[in-house]
Amino acid sequence: MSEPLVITGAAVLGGQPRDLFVADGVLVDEAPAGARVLDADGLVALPGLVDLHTHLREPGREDAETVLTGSRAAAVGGFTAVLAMANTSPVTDTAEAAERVLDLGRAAGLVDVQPVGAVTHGLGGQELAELGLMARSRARVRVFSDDGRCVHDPRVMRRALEYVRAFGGVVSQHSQDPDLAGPTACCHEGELSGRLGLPGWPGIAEETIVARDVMLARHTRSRVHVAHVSTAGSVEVLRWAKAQGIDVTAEVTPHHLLLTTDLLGDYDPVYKVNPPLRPDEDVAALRAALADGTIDAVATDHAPHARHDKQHAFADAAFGMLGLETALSVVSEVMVSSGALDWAGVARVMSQAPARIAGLESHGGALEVGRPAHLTLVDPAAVVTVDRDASVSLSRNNPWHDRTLTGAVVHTVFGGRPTVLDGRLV
Ligand SMILES: NC(=O)N[C@@H](CC(=O)O)C(=O)O
Ligand SMILES: [Zn+2]
Ligand SMILES: [Zn+2]
Repeated sequence: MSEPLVITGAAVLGGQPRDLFVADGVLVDEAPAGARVLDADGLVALPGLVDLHTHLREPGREDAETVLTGSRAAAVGGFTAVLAMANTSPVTDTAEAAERVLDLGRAAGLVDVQPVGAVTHGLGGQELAELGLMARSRARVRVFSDDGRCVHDPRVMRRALEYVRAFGGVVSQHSQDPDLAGPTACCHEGELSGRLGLPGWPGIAEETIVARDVMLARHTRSRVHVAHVSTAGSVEVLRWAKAQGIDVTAEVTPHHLLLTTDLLGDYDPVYKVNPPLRPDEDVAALRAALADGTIDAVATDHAPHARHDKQHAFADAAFGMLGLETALSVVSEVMVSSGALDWAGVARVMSQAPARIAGLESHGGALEVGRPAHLTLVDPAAVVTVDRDASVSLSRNNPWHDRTLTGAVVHTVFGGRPTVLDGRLV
């Protein structure tokens, strides 16, 4: 078991500074004997961050990331749990595959690695994967996603929603109609895609799937989660659906909260991501929706890629960017510095809501006595300049390189054990 811990003077969820006590991996109400003291004067204590959307690349692409290296990046980013997407090779579409990812996460021992199960066999979009067996496995899979691909066939989506309802599962959808955004689509469709000569990926290709899926969720009385929302139109649909009482949740990535289409002018493939970066109007709508709860959570969509998959002409490069290590700083910069969210709000969108959506009962919460001691200590005043070469990820496709951001993770405590102290892995 972990060594007892006293964390002094932390502003808990941004409130009054107080001391936190940890013994046997849980929060307790008085200082345990022989405790190690962690000075948290000036720091904000948050419940450990939970990422609903991480790509770890193991099995299959261990040159880009492994469960261990991705867990390191997660811990440095203040995360204590991550949901590992199913688009590995082989795909996580069986109970055995899910248990393997779970076990690799336990062996790494830095965060809870919760496998996401594929919705369809091999992400093929046709035949449902072993949803029930994955749910009943040791991995207790609750989140199902074909992420990287959209569950496009409405009958398959309907059946998946009906199926997961029985065990309180959720389908996390990569909303991209492949007919509206063709196979080469890689740039927000607009004036710029025309000027750059890049195939357009129109917002409507996302919005029509979001609209369809909220209606399927209503019809099946099941639960849908919209991954990486990127347009103002999707926000409108979500706002309407929530007002109807439809069981829908949504996430936005840090990059869609700050980066825009304008960055594509130099054809730098580090900015190639799915869904694509969007214009200012969409970014503004996403920020407002996160602040007012229409979008429930921030999720990184951490998508590491080996150099040889990224260093191509824009049209040929892989989609995706790193996100775990920088997520909290980006949210602090975009949402806290502007006053759109306070630290309790950050706890909500980066820990409590994602834990609830994923059914991770030991995460989230509000740092109450008796709860597992998963926590993140943040310096709200730290000014950091991101250096891609300082990353603990195996990959370097970091769109934040050389950017200066305010607010940074200082310490991470996972199950009572510090995994990161002063920004460094223990
Ligand atoms: N976001 C991305 O651009 N890429 C993701 C897949 C996905 O999230 O759709 C990946 O697996 O690389
Ligand atoms: Zn996706
Ligand atoms: Zn993804």
